[in-house]
Amino acid sequence: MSSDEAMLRLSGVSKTYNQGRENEVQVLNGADLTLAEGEMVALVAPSGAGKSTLLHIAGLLDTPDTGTVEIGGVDYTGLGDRRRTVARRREVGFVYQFHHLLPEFTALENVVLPQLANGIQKDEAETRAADLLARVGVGGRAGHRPSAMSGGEQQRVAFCRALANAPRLLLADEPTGNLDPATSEQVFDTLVGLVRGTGLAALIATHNLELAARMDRVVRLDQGRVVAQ
Ligand SMILES: Nc1ncnc2c1ncn2[C@@H]1O[C@H](COP(=O)(O)OP(=O)(O)OP(=O)(O)O)[C@@H](O)[C@H]1O
Repeated sequence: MSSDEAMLRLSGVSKTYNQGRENEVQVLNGADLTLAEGEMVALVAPSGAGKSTLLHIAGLLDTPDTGTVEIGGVDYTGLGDRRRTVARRREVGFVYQFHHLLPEFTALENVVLPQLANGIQKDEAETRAADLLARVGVGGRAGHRPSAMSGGEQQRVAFCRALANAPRLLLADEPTGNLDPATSEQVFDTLVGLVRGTGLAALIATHNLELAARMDRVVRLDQGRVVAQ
């Protein structure tokens, strides 16, 4: 891929939810968004404006009614579920407001498992997991289960899991929304530190305008379109 090629390109993306004829909600209406290699973009919007819908479509978890979704120069529009699942596993890392770590596995295992699912050998997966955990300051917690870790530590492990397969694109939905303000800031900085320098593009939905301002660019959703803030 050439360096000027987009990591994520959404073109003319529209999405309407139908819950009966009287109950149509048009959430996205011709949304365009391009993220370059290494670019970190904040997505801000009022509740219900469609942030999660946009992230799910960008991450190949959902399909648009019209428009196209390209990741790393590949157009995934119209591909079947299997191809999209494989692509999602390789190309996209997700972080949510709640960590969603597997409770019966240790921090290390939580970062190893997605790599095994992607065909990486166990030794290599463990080395990479340990390295990622050390980089976000939880190397000493690698053998702990999520329940034995603080909220901030759990979220750091979730970041490592999202990056475990070295994706091209990181999508985060309120990644620090569940943490107190001071922890939120530290954990957000950890995420930025982890992403910077990797070439990974990141789209981070947040209600926190101070944290959003630390990104390269801030966009918002306005009547189903993406506009510059
Ligand atoms: N599966 C669905 N079926 C019907 N309507 C839906 C569905 N998912 C979302 N919606 C509606 O679409 C709109 C956008 O939802 P979405 O979750 O994308 O918003 P959001 O900006 O992420 O909100 P929040 O910040 O509160 O999470 C809302 O009005 C929501 O009720």
